[in-house]
Amino acid sequence: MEEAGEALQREGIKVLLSAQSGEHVPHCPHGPTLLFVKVSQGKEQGRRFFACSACRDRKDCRFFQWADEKVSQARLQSREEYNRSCQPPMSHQQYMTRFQEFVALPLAKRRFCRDCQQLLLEGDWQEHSGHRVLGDVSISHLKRPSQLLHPLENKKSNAQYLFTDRSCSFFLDAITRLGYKRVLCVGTPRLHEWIRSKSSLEESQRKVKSLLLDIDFRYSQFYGEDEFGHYNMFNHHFFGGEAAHNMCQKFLREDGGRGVIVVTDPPFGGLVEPLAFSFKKISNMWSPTSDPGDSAELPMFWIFPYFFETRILQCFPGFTMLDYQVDYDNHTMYKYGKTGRKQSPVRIFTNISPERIVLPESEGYRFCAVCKRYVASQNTHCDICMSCPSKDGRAWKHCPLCKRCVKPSWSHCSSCNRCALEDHSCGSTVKGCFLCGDEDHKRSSCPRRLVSGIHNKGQNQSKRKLKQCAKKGASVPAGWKKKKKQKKKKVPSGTS
Ligand SMILES: C[S@@+](CC[C@H](N)C(=O)[O-])C[C@H]1O[C@@H](n2cnc3c(N)ncnc32)[C@H](O)[C@@H]1O
Ligand SMILES: [Zn+2]
Ligand SMILES: [Zn+2]
Ligand SMILES: [Zn+2]
Ligand SMILES: [Zn+2]
Ligand SMILES: [Zn+2]
Ligand SMILES: [Zn+2]
Repeated sequence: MEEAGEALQREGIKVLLSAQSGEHVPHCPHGPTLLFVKVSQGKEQGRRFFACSACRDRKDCRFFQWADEKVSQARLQSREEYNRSCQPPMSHQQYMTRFQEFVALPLAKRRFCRDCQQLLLEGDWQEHSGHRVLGDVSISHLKRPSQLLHPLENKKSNAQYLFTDRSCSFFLDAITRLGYKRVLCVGTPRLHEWIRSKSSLEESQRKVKSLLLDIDFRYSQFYGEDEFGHYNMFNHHFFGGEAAHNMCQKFLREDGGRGVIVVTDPPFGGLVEPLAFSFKKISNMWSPTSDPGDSAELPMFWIFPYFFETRILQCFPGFTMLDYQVDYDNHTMYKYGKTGRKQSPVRIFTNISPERIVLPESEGYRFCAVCKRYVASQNTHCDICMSCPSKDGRAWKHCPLCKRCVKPSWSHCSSCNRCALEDHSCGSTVKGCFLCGDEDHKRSSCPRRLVSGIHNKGQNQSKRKLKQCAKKGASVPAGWKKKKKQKKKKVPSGTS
């Protein structure tokens, strides 16, 4: 576990995961911060510093502290107060009590404030008059909160992209075929609700249980403490403290640890190393039985773009990338087939033997008997490379000079002595992405392009606005005002 984050980065900002020791790590509103250092040509440059694990834009979390800085008691105290003030306005238990009351209301009285993203009880109506309020919130609405809640969406890398029904259905199918009975959904709220609603229709032996961990606390309004945990996957922090941690551990260890799988779909702009570090901690929480033949690793599906393959495999050498293209409802680029602008670059990384994961033939996937895995229809087996080489789903071609298969758009350049895009700048030593060094994409399509330093703008900004709104009660956060016309919509009668 020590290796994660180390020696992976030669330029930019490196996160020092193993150098951190519990006691001295300062906290921001998002839990323990991470230790960073600037690196150039593989060497540390300057002082180490602590910064937020979850927000990569300093506007979203302003925390900053030099590692060797002395912090006064007064500052520590005000920091603690500030951190407390940033937590959700109600406890998970309070949200649950409200939920019970809400469900008991007749349909006509069940309202949801779209501006504050909050289920309203009769006593709240006044406060939300003038807000965009949705009436007649049905039980089926409550079963699919990801459709009721506004996705915390922005064009930067930390957006909440929700699976299409096609992807959800594929995941649940694969999970049941593999014989799993429990799914720990880390940052997959739509899959969580899909599993719960499909499973409620099944007989008890075929039921699959799900527990959601996500930083989006709005979900505490809909799920009990045994169904949702407010969690930060970049520092393995449970906002609900030990009780929440124990609840998750119990879930993982049920039935002697058998039959459980983790499915995670982190924000794409996130750093791979801290994520891997957290997933290893989740794996440590799980205690496998000592049955011979049991795999000693917690089974996992990590959903991430294919160009992170090298980095993920550096952290988890036993993982394989599957050809399945995961797609999203609210992402025009990452859509399946012809409905999106291009094929989705998002794949599944897993420690389950790929041979066992059947990809749908109806979508053109086929089994390669040599590679012993399902591959995309155009991913033809290369007898020289002895693999089905395509990463992006297109047919790759073998270059005898490079002795490997390359993208169809590349051709061999004799001056560079390698395959490259037709219009590459000849003689340039920068092979792939100028920002992250990966050879699979250019700077223009680098998921980190919009990330400034270690921070990025993201959902936390929207969250803060939400929290501010919840605290102020009636005020509408600026970010939620964008649909001005709709805002003027009539509030259901009865809201005084
Ligand atoms: C790319 S979306 C994945 C959603 C998934 N495709 C679904 O439909 O269920 C990323 C998810 O991770 C959550 N998330 C973002 N940052 C997080 C963090 N630091 N810790 C835990 N969850 C986080 C978001 O709230 C969001 O639900
Ligand atoms: Zn923070
Ligand atoms: Zn409101
Ligand atoms: Zn093959
Ligand atoms: Zn080849
Ligand atoms: Zn070549
Ligand atoms: Zn060239």
